[in-house]
Amino acid sequence: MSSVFGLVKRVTTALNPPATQSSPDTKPLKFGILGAAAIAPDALITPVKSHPEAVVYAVAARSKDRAAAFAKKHGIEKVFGGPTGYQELIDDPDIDAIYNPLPNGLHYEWTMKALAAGKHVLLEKPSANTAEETRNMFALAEKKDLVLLEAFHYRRVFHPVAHRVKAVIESGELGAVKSTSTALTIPRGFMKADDIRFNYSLGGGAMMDLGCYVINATRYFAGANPTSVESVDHELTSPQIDRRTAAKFTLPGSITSTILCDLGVPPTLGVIPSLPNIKAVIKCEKGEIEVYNYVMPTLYHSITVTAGGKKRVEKAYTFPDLGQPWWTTYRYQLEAFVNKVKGRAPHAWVTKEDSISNMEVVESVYAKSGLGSRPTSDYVPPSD
Ligand SMILES: NC(=O)C1=CN([C@@H]2O[C@H](COP(=O)(O)OP(=O)(O)OC[C@H]3O[C@@H](n4cnc5c(N)ncnc54)[C@H](OP(=O)(O)O)[C@@H]3O)[C@@H](O)[C@H]2O)C=CC1
Ligand SMILES: O=C1OC[C@@H](O)[C@H](O)[C@H]1O
Repeated sequence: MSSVFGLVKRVTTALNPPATQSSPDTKPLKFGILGAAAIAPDALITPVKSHPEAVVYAVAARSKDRAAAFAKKHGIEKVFGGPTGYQELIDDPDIDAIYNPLPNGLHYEWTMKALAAGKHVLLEKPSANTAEETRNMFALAEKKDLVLLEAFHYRRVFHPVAHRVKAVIESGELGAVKSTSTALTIPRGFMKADDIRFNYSLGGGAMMDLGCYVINATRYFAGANPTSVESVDHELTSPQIDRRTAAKFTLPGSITSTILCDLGVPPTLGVIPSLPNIKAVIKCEKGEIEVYNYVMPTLYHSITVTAGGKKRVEKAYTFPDLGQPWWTTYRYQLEAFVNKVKGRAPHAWVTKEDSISNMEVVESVYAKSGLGSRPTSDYVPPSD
C-alpha cells in the first residue's frame, strides 16, 4: 500500500513540481525550444519549474499559430514561427541554450546552426542520423567552447538507478559480466502511422528511436563497446523502416549481449495487448541483476540482485546528496546541463565519445541488417 502511495506521490509531484523562486543573485539560463514537440513538456518545460537557475523563454514552430498556442499553454514568453522561426529563435541574443527535439534527421542541421550562433545545446537522442554527423557537432561545440549534451536522460548517468546497477557490477560482488540482455518495447497503438519514427527521411526506425537506449544501456552495463554484430533480425513497416529489431553482439572478454526494441508489439493472439518491456538483465560469474524500468524509473523500478542463491530488491530514487524521489530522469539531466553551462561539475555526463560510439553501434546494426544508416543531412555548414 505504501508503495502505491509513494508512486502516486512521486508521479503527481513530478507532473506538478513545487515551483522554485529564481535566486536574485544568479542569472537564469534561458532556453529556447525548436519545435512544439510532444516531448518538450516532460523533457524540459516541467523540469525547469523546479530549477531555480533555468527558464524556458521562447519556442519556435513552423507555424506561428502552433508556436503561440504552445507558448500560451506552457507560459512561455516569446514566440517565433513561420519558415524563418527556428533561425530567429537561435539568433535571439537573450537565449543562452537551445533544446533541440526536432526529428532525428534534423538534429544535425539545427544543432550546427545553434552552435554556430553561440548557443549551448541540449540535443534529443539519438544525436543525429550518423556517427560522422555526431563527430562534427561535437567538434564545433568544442571549437566554440559550448556545451552540447545528448539528452540520454534515463540514463547511464543521470538517474540513480543506472548508477546503482553500475555500482553493484563494479563492486565485484557478482564477479565479471558474462552477458547482458536489454529490451525496450512499446505496445502497438502508441505510435500513429504518420509518426516521425516511421519516416526514413526524418531518421526513423526502431533502432534509432528505442534502439539507441538499449545499445546505450548495453554498453554501460557491460562496460565496453560491441566488437561485432553477430546477428540481426527485424520486422519492417516499409522497406527501410524497422518496427522491431533484435540483435546479438560480442563484446570484449567474450561477453555476449542481446537487444530488442519494438515500436509496436502486436497484441497476443490478435487481441490481448502486450505490456511495455523495459528490462535489462546482467548475468555475471556469481549472480545476476535484473533491472525493471531503467528508462522511466521515477514511476516505478526494481533492481533485483541475485547473489549466492539469495535475492534482494533495491530501489534508488535519489543520490545521497542530490535529488528528490519525484525528480524525473529529465530533472536530473537538467541539473547536470545547467551545472555544466554554469561551469560547475555536473553529477554525471554523457561524453562526446559516448554519443559517437552509440551512433556507431546503431549504424553497425543497420549495416548488418542491410537497411543501411539513415540518410545524412544535406545541410552543409559554412566554411570559416
Ligand atoms: N528523451 C526522451 O524521452 C524522448 C526523446 N524524443 C526525441 O525527441 C525528438 C522529437 O520527438 P517527439 O517529441 O516525439 O516528436 P514530435 O513529432 O512531437 O515533435 C517533432 C517536432 O519537430 C518539428 N518538425 C520540424 N520539421 C518537421 C518535419 N519535417 N516533420 C515533422 N516534424 C517536424 C515539429 O515542430 P513544429 O512544432 O515546428 O511543427 C515537431 O513539433 C526525437 O528526436 C525523439 O527521438 C522523443 C520522445 C521521448
Ligand atoms: O523515451 C522514449 O520513449 C518512447 C520513444 O518513442 C521515445 O522516442 C523515447 O525517447
